[in-house]
Amino acid sequence: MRILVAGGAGYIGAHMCKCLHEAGHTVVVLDNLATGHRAAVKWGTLVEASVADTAVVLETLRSHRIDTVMHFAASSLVGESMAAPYAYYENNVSATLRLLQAMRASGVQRFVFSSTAAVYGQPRSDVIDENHPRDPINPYGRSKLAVELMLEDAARAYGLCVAALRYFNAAGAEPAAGIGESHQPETHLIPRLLRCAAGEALEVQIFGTDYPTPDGTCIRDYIHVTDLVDAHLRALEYITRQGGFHAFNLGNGEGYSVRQVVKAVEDVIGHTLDIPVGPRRAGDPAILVASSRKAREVLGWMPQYPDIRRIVADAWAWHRAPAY
Ligand SMILES: NC(=O)c1ccc[n+]([C@@H]2O[C@H](COP(=O)([O-])OP(=O)(O)OC[C@H]3O[C@@H](n4cnc5c(N)ncnc54)[C@H](O)[C@@H]3O)[C@@H](O)[C@H]2O)c1
Ligand SMILES: O=c1ccn([C@@H]2O[C@H](COP(=O)(O)OP(=O)(O)O[C@H]3O[C@H](CO)[C@@H](O)[C@H](O)[C@H]3O)[C@@H](O)[C@H]2O)c(=O)[nH]1
Repeated sequence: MRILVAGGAGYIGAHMCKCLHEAGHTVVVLDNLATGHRAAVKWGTLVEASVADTAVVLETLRSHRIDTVMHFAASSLVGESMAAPYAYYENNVSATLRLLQAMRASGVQRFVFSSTAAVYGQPRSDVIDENHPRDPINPYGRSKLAVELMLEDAARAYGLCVAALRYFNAAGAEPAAGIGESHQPETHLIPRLLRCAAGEALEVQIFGTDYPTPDGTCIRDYIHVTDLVDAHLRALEYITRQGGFHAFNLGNGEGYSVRQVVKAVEDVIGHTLDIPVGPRRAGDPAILVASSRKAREVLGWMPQYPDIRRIVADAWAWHRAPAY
């Protein structure tokens, strides 16, 4: 296929480009480099523009004869979305609508969308499956839900083939390929701990130890970025065969507490870290763990790197010598 990867200069998008290239697809990256990196674009041409720039998108779809769009481009910081909701609706909803309209005008009928566990809001069950009510609690999650709803309508009205992939916590890297996670600012737990271990002056705290969990810290489901992008490839094949709108949760189905993650990091780097305890971070649910049974059964997906130490070790190899 000839695939436009919107947001392909970002963390997950760059890993997707490598995976698509290895599977024999042609990759074109569309990215405005708002949070992405030119050096991360290694498996296809870069078109430097926003997905909201309809003229450039139309021309790119036409000149590269694109037949599929994978859409990673978004603003994705929960805290920032609370302070600046319009910016989130603008970049995540309005810009995505423009991209979808350009696709429709060009006859591009396949769309793989980066959704998020944040669409579920406060979990009402220990393990979250795709039928869990979608009730996001911040503008970031709401903006992703708005796009999901738009995509459901587009599948019905225009026959768009859609996979909405709801990621839990993406982590890890493919340092041997020269790609990894590099955000400024970095808010995610694992890269923050590792950048601190690599000597960066970062104040890392454990956000809250009074949650209703065995050790009092929040539990999350960390999924290796390599496994995450593999699921995208399978989802693309699936929607190509089936048509329609399909949502899949992507996680390992196993939760690790913040303290367990700190311990895994200490094991990997070979020494202890002195991480102070701080207050809770607003908006953090105590536990977020995926049921990815649907992805396993329907897509035949089986994560290859579920071990938290392996996820951390690959991220550590990147952070010791980041290429960008
Ligand atoms: N990292 C996670 O744990 C996680 C979890 C759930 C969902 N997601 C979603 O996955 C996607 C990728 O996340 P990431 O961690 O790789 O983020 P990232 O910030 O590293 O990558 C996003 C990329 O999109 C680009 N971009 C942003 N707005 C754009 C626009 N209007 N036009 C063109 N390019 C634009 C950025 O420059 C960047 O390269 C996002 O949609 C995010 O919401 C991520
Ligand atoms: O310095 C830090 C950073 C994080 N945490 C905690 O570590 C856990 C994981 O946090 P983080 O890595 O920031 O990820 P999440 O906030 O869980 O969010 C990620 O995972 C969600 C789905 O689970 C996605 O919706 C989001 O887009 C994605 O950023 C949370 O309990 C945080 O409170 C700390 O204790 N200290």
